[in-house]
Amino acid sequence: MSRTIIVSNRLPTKALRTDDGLTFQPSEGGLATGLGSIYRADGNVWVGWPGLFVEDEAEAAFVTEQLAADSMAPVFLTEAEIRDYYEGFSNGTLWPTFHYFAQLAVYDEDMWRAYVAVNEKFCRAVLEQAGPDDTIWVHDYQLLLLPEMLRQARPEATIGFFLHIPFPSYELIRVLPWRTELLRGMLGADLIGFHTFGYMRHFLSAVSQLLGLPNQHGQIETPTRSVLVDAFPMGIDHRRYAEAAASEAADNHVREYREALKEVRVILSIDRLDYTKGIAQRLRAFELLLLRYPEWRGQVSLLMVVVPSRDQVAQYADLKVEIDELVGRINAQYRTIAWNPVHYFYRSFPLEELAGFYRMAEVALVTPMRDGMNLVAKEYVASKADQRGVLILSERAGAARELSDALIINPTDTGQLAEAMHEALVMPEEDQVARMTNMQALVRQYDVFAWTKLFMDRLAHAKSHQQTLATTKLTPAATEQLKKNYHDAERRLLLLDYDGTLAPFHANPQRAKPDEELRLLLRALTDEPRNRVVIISGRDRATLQEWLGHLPLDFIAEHGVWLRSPGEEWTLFQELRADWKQDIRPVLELYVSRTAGSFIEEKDYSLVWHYRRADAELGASRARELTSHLTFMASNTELQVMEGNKVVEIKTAGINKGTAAARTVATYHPDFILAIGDDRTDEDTFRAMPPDAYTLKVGSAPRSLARFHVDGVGAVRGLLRELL
Ligand SMILES: O=P(O)(O)OC[C@H]1O[C@H](O[C@H]2O[C@H](CO)[C@@H](O)[C@H](O)[C@H]2O)[C@H](O)[C@@H](O)[C@@H]1O
Ligand SMILES: O=c1ccn([C@@H]2O[C@H](COP(=O)(O)OP(=O)(O)O)[C@@H](O)[C@H]2O)c(=O)[nH]1
Repeated sequence: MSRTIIVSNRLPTKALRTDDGLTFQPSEGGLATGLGSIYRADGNVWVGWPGLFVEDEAEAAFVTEQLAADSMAPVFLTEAEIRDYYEGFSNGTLWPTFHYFAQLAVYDEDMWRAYVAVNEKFCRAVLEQAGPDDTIWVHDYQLLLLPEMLRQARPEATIGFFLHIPFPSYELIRVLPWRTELLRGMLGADLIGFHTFGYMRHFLSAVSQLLGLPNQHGQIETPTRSVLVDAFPMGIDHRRYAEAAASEAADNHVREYREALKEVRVILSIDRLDYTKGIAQRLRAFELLLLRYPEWRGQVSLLMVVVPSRDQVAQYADLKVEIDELVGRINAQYRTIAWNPVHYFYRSFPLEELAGFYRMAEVALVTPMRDGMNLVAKEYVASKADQRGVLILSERAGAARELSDALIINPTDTGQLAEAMHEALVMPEEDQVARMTNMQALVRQYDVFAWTKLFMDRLAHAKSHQQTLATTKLTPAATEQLKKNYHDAERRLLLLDYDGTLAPFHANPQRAKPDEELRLLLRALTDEPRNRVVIISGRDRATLQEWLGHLPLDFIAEHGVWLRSPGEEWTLFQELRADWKQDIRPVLELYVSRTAGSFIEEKDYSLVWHYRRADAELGASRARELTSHLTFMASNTELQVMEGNKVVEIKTAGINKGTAAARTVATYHPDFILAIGDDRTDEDTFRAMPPDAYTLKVGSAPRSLARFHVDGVGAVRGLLRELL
């Protein structure tokens, strides 16, 4: 049976050392509380850190045994690993960078090494648990390298990755010295999920600009596989929170709190201690509310839960001091014997007590500076059985994309925040009910189970998409068979693309000249009388002539427009017109002037706009624009627009590498065909070949009509050499 192996830094249960020995408690934090409801189904296992430094083997064995009974497998981390990997690289480098607090980020090579080593440790732990049919679901920024590590160990595995925090703009990612390693690590997954479309867009942009891999509708084609990227806003276990809020235990808590607070109205704030949560700004806004609206003094209290978190990281310790001081200042200024402005708790609470807080609070204040999602906002909504209550929500929490019926605020605007609190306190009940009803319907429907199902369905889709047009690697056995067929044949046809197949790409196409090795190789192939070697390229005939014209090669140039046999003149595939170029060229010139680094190549019967040297994102976007512009112009004409590798080409329709290659096959009658290419335009050649032809796509494992793939230019040359 196939199971899901969930992997995250922190397990949903933490082990604690107390005077009575080891005890186990639920972990705080959205990842653990959110996924806690789903992992036990179907024999699934959760691999992660149990939050404790074990002292010896016996203790480790005890913790392992206890957690195994609840489907968890612990990864034990040493104090040094927690310092460098967790507090260091994860929470001192990645967390601030990804939350737009780049000024707090540290860049430390030792911490990076620890991060790599701990990701490797997790990799070993997962491989111990995962069978070949299991699905592996990796979570969050602490484990960005893990998908690729798992991929190396298990090339066929089904791997999903979900990021729980924001993915920031490329401008922040590019600052990280380890940016490409991190992106490559994530791309080991088959499906990469984010909470919002905005985060997903930033990721795709970083992958395009830093790795040069564009995407189509979130599908990235890496040299080895295709990877799907999508947005999945995480939900909560709605029923669990609704039931907890309606429970007798919560009832009792509410009664107890009410007795203490009397008639005072409650604004609630619950977070882990974190500078991303906007806790200090929130306190200042509450202070401003009391200053601007004295009528609320004695009437309203802020009930503020701050859950201890990462307090070994300097900025977290500093924030704790700042919050303590602010609370002290506000309370000292405004408190009376009967009334406390801020009820401040620096500890965590069990679910029933939290449920009591959610139920009792008339206003919830969720005002992070940045937050991947923020589940507290959704838990508050789920807890309001009578639909009374107002949610004030930061525009920069992922949850704001969905909970648009909240009072949406900018958390740095203290004045706006104070006004929102006032507005919430005076909001008519029918308005509250209308807003809360809408939000509840959403939180109920898109709960954590729906979220998981959606992610898993998309993962299955990503996997099946990879299977379509999948090519097999040219194995040694297949190579032997190819060589045998070649040697047995009397009339061999070799159709060889040039750029990316025989010669590596160059930023300046005119520099991709054949080297000595290639010239000798082609010479040797053409020396064999049973061979007919055709260079089949999109390049103009003059360049091919200049570079390779001295060899007894056949040429198919300009994607099938021009043909030449050894020692003969160039001939046109068919009569063509080129007078259209005068209308199209000004359009391409416009795109050149709008896109720095792009340029036009003019061939006899086609025009090409190149953007290899332009900014990757701008180039891709302009290419889409130009394609639709030219397609419009080409409608009702004999012209055709083609997108290739960083090029857009316009030329006469119906002529391509495939039509030209098919004619060569039809006139030459080969009994062995080898066609090799790397580009989209080579797919036309592959399509035109008979089924027994050897068609080879260049690339590590790309999707193609070709039967096989080979890794790169080196592998192509190696194979051709073996034929000699
Ligand atoms: O494990 P800790 O270092 O104690 O931190 C707790 C968790 O904090 C982060 O939670 C995020 O996930 C939530 C659910 O998707 C989301 O609502 C919230 O916006 C995020 O900040 C962190 O991403 C987790 O890895 C931590 O376990
Ligand atoms: O005393 C507490 C306070 C909060 N939480 C939980 O911690 C999670 C916080 O998740 P959120 O997504 O809001 O932010 P994160 O802490 O993950 O950044 C929520 O599920 C809360 O119910 C908890 O378990 N105990």
